[in-house]
Amino acid sequence: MLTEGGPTSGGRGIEVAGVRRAFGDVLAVDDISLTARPGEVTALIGPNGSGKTTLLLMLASLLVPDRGTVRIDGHDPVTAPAEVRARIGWMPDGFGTWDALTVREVLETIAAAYRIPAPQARERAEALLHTVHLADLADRRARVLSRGQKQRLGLARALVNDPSVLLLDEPASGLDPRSRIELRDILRSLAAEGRTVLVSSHILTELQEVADRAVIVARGRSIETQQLDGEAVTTALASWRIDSLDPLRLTEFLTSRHVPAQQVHGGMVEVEVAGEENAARLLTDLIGAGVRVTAFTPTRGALESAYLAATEDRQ
Ligand SMILES: Nc1ncnc2c1ncn2[C@@H]1O[C@H](COP(=O)(O)OP(=O)(O)OP(=O)(O)O)[C@@H](O)[C@H]1O
Repeated sequence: MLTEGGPTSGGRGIEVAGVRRAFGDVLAVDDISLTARPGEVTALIGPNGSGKTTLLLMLASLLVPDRGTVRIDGHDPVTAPAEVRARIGWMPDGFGTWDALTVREVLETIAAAYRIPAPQARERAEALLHTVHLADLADRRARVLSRGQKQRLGLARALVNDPSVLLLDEPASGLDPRSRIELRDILRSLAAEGRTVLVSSHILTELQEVADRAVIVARGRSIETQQLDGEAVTTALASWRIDSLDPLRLTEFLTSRHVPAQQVHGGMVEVEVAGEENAARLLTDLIGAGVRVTAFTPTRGALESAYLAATEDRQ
């Protein structure tokens, strides 16, 4: 917890309805609607150029929509930008830092910009350094930080004003697996404190494990919302790879069961099965029929299948 009271309580999160924004004849955001709730991590997923950054800029009150409505904890970024900025933490995609300052000084400088008195600013910086695991590097110059460490400093900067709503544009880009896991844990605990966390990426696997809900966007339109836990995912169609020492028997068995299978190579096939329950049953039956299975692994999760289907004709 960053401050005694935590993030602004009673937040309503992010509500976006029918938002559109063009730059000349480029329609960056055509029609996006979404809801991101307090206490949850919501992923904004879409291919390059699908309008994610443009949308986040509108949420952060840095760009005015041509059409539609945005509410941040009930406030309109167009008519009440000060209220919105007081509530949001904004981590842009690729940000500069003051290279000559130390990590601690960067945070204290941001705190001063929010007019937080010096003693509290020091305390806030100290707490944030622990939150993002940079306490050991507090007195290093920002310029010597690695990419992952800079990303974490960027996250700490976004948290200085103790925001109830976090807008993070591609925070995991360029991070190694360990740093991604650390980032995931930090985002989860920020949501657990009651904050609304909206995080964008064009790489599905970066967000699949951290997000409670995913909004898929393509060509400036929100086209699908997926709940990432519960029944929706456990019953959705997903791909599984089966390796076997008996490729012929495997294919015959799948054909007899009318399971559509695609030969990958050698004894390896890929099948599409709806839900984990059915996948487990298929594996049991295969073994029961004497097919020597050496591996049965998911290759594409439900979210990835939904993403591919949703963006197929649109890019
Ligand atoms: N200021 C601008 N002027 C003109 N076109 C712009 C401007 N900003 C964005 N665009 C265009 O709008 C579209 C959406 O861009 P945006 O940066 O929002 O996408 P994105 O989903 O964030 O992409 P990425 O994943 O690559 O960061 C792109 O075609 C982009 O070239």
